[in-house]
Amino acid sequence: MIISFARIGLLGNPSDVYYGRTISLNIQNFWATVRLQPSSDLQILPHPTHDLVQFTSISHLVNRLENEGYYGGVRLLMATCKVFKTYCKEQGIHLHDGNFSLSYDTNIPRQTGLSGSSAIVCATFSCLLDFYKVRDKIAVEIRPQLILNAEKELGIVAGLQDRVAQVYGGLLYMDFNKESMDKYGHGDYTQLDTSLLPPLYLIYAENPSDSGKVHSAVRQRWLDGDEFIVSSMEEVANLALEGKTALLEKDYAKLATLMNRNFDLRRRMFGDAALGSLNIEMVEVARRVGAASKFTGSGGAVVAFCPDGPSQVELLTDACKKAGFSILPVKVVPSLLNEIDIRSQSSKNA
Ligand SMILES: Nc1ncnc2c1ncn2[C@@H]1O[C@H](COP(=O)(O)OP(=O)(O)O)[C@@H](O)[C@H]1O
Ligand SMILES: O=C(O)[C@H]1O[C@H](OP(=O)(O)O)[C@H](O)[C@@H](O)[C@@H]1O
Ligand SMILES: [Mg+2]
Repeated sequence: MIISFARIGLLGNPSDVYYGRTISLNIQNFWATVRLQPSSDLQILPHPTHDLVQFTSISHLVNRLENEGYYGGVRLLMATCKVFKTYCKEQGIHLHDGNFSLSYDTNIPRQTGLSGSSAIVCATFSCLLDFYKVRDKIAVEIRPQLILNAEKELGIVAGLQDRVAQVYGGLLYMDFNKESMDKYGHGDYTQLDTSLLPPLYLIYAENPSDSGKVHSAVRQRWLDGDEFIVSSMEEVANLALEGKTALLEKDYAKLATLMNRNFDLRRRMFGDAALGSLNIEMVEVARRVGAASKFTGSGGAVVAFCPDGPSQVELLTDACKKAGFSILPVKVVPSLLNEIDIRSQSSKNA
């Protein structure tokens, strides 16, 4: 069984979708698991609740579709297999003839910008690497793009930061500059010491939103060369660059300013209707007690930092409880790379 953890976009998201930069961390608070078992036929097993096809009534069915949409994880598992096989074929990587069954589980709050989707894909991808014994043949820096391709295959607009955090683990600075992306097919990824982080808090609510839908209008405007979106996205990318220095210098007042600016820019670009009032309220609850706050992903969860320390954390906890939001101290995942993964890196990054 392979485990893949949720992630928090700390600074710079969503500029990863636009040749920008981000700082992201992989967190132990939530995870998805995928189990691969050798079998005679290739089977993708639906999850008993996430891929529900049996309902108590038609109202139950409608309610479920309204809250969580039509899709569960099965399509993610299938798309991962397709992308994996296609890539191996293109690269001349031999795969043995054995079959397998795949099943998954997840406790990552669904569609809350904690990267529940790519956790499922990432864990599936890792299962396939091990089943076919090709971990040494697919370089670690290429994997996030293949994991992203599985979601692209499904028409989900998404970026690389989730997958990089989930493949590497720990705290990462990522630079998705166009030159590197075009030349190598991946960005420049640097693991940072997780002890540079101050205590962070995760605020979330049961309020699924489809990251693909949230992103599509802004993505189209960016593709059309909309000056406001292009320049705002560059500004968002610069927050990660400044944030890297702030973290290295442990300048947490600066970190707080950058986090707040990140959300303010997102709000201007996406607009309140696309972000959703509950999501905006989560950010504002934190700000009302003086905490810095921003979305972890495209919406549904917020990362908060209390520059004034424990007394402010208490205020934040009370405010969240009153507002009906869950709050947790963030636990960072250490680096996930093993010896084979490290050796698989190309000389550019090694
Ligand atoms: N918890 C989950 N269980 C099953 N499938 C999920 C789950 N979360 C996401 N998915 C699948 O991934 C797709 C994209 O989800 P997305 O909006 O990116 O969520 P997230 O913010 O968690 O990554 C969904 O439409 C669904 O098919
Ligand atoms: O908008 C964002 O910050 C991120 O949105 C997606 O992540 P999700 O967890 O699905 O909300 C996307 O995949 C990321 O690349 C974006 O940075
Ligand atoms: Mg997602």
